[in-house]
Amino acid sequence: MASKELRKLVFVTGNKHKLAEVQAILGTSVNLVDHKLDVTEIQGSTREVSSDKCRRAVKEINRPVITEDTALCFNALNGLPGPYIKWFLEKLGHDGLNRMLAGFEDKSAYALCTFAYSQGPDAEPILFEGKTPGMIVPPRGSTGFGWDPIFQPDGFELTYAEMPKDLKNTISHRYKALENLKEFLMSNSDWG
Ligand SMILES: O=c1nc[nH]c2c1ncn2[C@H]1C[C@H](O)[C@@H](COP(=O)(O)OP(=O)(O)OP(=O)(O)O)O1
Ligand SMILES: [Mg+2]
Repeated sequence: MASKELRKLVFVTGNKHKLAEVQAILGTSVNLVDHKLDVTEIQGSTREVSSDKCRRAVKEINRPVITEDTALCFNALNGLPGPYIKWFLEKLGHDGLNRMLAGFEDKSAYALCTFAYSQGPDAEPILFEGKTPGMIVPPRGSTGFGWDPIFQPDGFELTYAEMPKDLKNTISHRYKALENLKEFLMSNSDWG
């Protein structure tokens, strides 16, 4: 019997940095096939946005897929920008995101990653979350990936952007969510 770890799983994303991290974190434990597609994203809670994204993706692909949605949540703003961070980052940049918190003492935030797995167009997506708490800081480090330069995880003096990739990939929101997804894949024989 083929080992279930080796079955193909399609990761639908339009973000190459995300894909690279997911591949690095999963290694050979899952046979990941990437599919570049920018899926329409609705408004709602992180769970609603993630489920809907996965439903749209699985309708396109017609086989088991995973999608991932990342939120950056400012505690002073009761969780906003959350799933809308992409548009805030695009319009305001790193400095603007810092300035959003200028009127607040509390600079704490958390990165929240939600993977969604769906077995097929008629199946309800299953969600796997991972959360890393930290602080919003003036940008430091390389500017390769999104808001990495302005997020300093708790317990570290380095922003995500200043960390070696293999450190980020053992403490990140994405790593934690993938631990949960992996556990599910390994313990469920009927996926894929
Ligand atoms: O670890 C991360 N470190 C820094 N920035 C990050 C990270 N992970 C996502 N990001 C950015 C990308 C996008 O600006 C927003 C999430 O939006 P999100 O919709 O999940 O990503 P996306 O549209 O780029 O790719 P996808 O096609 O998978 O939806 O935060
Ligand atoms: Mg997106």
